[in-house]
Amino acid sequence: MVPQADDITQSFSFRAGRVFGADCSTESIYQELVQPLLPLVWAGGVGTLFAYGQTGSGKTYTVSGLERRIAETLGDGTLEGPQRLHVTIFELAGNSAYDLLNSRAPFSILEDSFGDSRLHGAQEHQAGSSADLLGLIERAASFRQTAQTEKNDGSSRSHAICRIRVENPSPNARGDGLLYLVDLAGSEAARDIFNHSAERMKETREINMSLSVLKDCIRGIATADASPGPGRNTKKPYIPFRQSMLTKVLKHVFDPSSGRECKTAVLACINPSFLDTGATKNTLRYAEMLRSAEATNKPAGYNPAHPATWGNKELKTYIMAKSGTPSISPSVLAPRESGAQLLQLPAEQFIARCLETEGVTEAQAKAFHAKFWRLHIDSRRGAAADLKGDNGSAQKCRDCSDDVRSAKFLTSRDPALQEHAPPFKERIRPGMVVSWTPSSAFPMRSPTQNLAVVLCPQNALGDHVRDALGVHVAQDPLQQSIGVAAQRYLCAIVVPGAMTDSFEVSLWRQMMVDLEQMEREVLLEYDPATRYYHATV
Ligand SMILES: Nc1ncnc2c1ncn2[C@@H]1O[C@H](COP(=O)(O)OP(=O)(O)OP(=O)(O)O)[C@@H](O)[C@H]1O
Repeated sequence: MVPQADDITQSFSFRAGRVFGADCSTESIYQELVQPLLPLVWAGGVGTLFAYGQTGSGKTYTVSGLERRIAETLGDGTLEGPQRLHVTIFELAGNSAYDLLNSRAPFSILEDSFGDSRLHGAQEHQAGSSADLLGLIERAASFRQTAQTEKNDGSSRSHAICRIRVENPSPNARGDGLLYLVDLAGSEAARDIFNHSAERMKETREINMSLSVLKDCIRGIATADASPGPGRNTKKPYIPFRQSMLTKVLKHVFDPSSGRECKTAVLACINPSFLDTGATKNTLRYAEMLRSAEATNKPAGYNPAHPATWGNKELKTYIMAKSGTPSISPSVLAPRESGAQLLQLPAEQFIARCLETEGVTEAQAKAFHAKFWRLHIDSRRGAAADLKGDNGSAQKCRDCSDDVRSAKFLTSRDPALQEHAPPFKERIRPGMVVSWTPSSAFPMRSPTQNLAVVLCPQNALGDHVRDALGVHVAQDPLQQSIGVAAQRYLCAIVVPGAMTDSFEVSLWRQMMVDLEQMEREVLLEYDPATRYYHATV
């Protein structure tokens, strides 16, 4: 096969940040492209290097050399500080992820509440020195799958990703730095896969598919970058990073709302061969798009509505003001932590720290934990809406009017409640949430706390109403005979949700609850992001 006449008779120009010719060493690529990422990662940012290009163009050769050089720098003590390194190396093939440091064990990739990708089930190894890092890189390389292609005898048939997490235990640190080194599988032209087996064809299709989503994302950020500034009625481009495993892992590169400082270096590899002119043009076109998009996110500055941007001072002020009565001691709950660091603290430790303040109950500690997290989730949701731009707001309006989203309707608190209101038993109303004591025979009884939402008084029920156990509840001979109305209420049971300290209203699980059985009003707040209710402090 020969290239199209157009490809070889025309000349094309592409802009690149830097061109490395055949006589350039890996060391010079390291110095110019990769070394500048390291101080950022060391300080808590996200650095990414990915090598992109057709099969056989030298991606694995170059990335492996760079990985070795990075291992030397990160582990040799040149960068000062108490930072600790943790390494995960994995491979993405089709829609599966395999741990190259754990005998290719499969694992899943999930997105956490910070919008970061979590490698759920992949092993992370601590590396105390350059030698440790190099050992891990060599070990992973031996597990990588290769096959012969038309252009490369040892072609990588998957995307390989080395992720180095730089943990910074110092007070008030920005969070952990992340360095992603990505060696993408090479694309193959249709004419080169003619002799492939059915299995190899499928593999090539999957590689091409994920590379095509990557291209869509590159196109998306290039368009976003070129679009006019805020205030103009422009449609924000759609960046489909959830469409492939690869772009999910590289989400931070494409998602300006991530709020983390990110820098990306892209190495576009080409075969300087006349037969590969078409593939070369394609690679350079995308490299140019990425260059114009300048894939760099600035760190999110302090925002009172975004706990992940708070320093220790702002966090302490929030704890003091919003943790209920008595106030949880800020210096015990967050002696040095930033907002991002406290959000990363496991729930049990958060609650245990709260309980160190005298007079704080477990219920208060749990409710404050839920409140702090809800604020964080709401801030993430806001950022996502900003990213969607006008599209997002239109969607928001369609889904839910502003009135419905208004905070006053997200809580079970009576909006008309006065300061000196009568005891709750004198103001039972539909929608009130109560804690109650079911009889020991009640099959849905919870061993901890039983909650129910009041629906209506018994005397408002029709003749044929039955409760969740099938018992006919509309007529109560006892109440009718003593003439007591509205001493029993039809209620919907509140059940625990899947998240810690969250609840769901099981609207169709209805029970009659006696006023006598009701203990106190409990205020619940609805969180549209998780679709759960949480107890209010
Ligand atoms: N700069 C270089 N100097 C010497 N040899 C090189 C260089 N770059 C690549 N090679 C050699 O070219 C061959 C193909 O390189 P490599 O496997 O890195 O390509 P690739 O782009 O990763 O391919 P694929 O996408 O198929 O995995 C290898 O044998 C490699 O050793």
